[in-house]
Amino acid sequence: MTAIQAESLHFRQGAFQLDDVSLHIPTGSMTAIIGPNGSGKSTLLRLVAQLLKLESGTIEVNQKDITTYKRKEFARTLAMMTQSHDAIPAITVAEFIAYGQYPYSDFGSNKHKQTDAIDWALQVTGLTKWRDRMVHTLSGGEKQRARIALALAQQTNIILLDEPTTFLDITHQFELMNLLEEINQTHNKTIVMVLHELQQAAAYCHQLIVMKQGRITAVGEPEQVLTEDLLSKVYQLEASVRFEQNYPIIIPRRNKT
Ligand SMILES: Nc1ncnc2c1ncn2[C@@H]1O[C@H](COP(=O)(O)OP(=O)(O)OP(=O)(O)O)[C@@H](O)[C@H]1O
Repeated sequence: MTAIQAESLHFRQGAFQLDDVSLHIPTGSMTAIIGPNGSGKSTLLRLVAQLLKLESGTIEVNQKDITTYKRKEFARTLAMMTQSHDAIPAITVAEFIAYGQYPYSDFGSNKHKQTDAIDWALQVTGLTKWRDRMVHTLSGGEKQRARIALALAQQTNIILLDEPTTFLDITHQFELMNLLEEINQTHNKTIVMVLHELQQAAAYCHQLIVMKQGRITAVGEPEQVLTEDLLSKVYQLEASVRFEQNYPIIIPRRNKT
């Protein structure tokens, strides 16, 4: 089964061009989009989430062209956690997460189901004990969890995340990756995320998609994709790479003076 299928995407913004990009995301998989700054990773994710409008090409989500979805129907199918650092209004954690239920607001007064979804999102992200705290009093990592909980409360089978581990310390980065892995495995959600941290991308994801200058230059399993040749060509980094227990050990070659 295919969660996301994109064919021949083209999109321009300023001097940047996304050029003939195609991708295939299997249902139930965990995928990382990696690549240097400005290579088009967020743009690609935003096109899939319909936050940007394609110039040409097609994107299907669950075998259906994204342009044929009604807005709330799409929001019940795919959730996206953006890189947004917008100020969050003065509301509690539970109230914030309840926004994730907006695509179900046409479904009458089924308050029970809505409350269940919010409780579940709080519980999965370990935020139940802080449900009545004001969001702006949470730490950066806790806020990141709340934003993931909001996406979970949307009860979609596909979740996109743009740099979910940014601003987190190493412990919280791994905690978050473990959480996403659990959501993927236990709750069978398809997860696609932009990541800069190559170790985490390789250790946790089934598939890596590598972007450079608006194009996809490699796709595949981490050990096949993350090679010395790729680091040199895509990141201009001369380094040795070996894998230990799914983790890539990347050692840059430094010129000795
Ligand atoms: N609204 C805009 N107008 C003009 N150019 C834009 C706009 N938004 C993004 N860009 C440019 O498009 C290119 C791709 O941006 P994008 O955010 O997709 O890259 P990225 O790979 O996610 O980068 P990063 O790793 O730095 O977050 C960049 O050169 C960026 O400056």
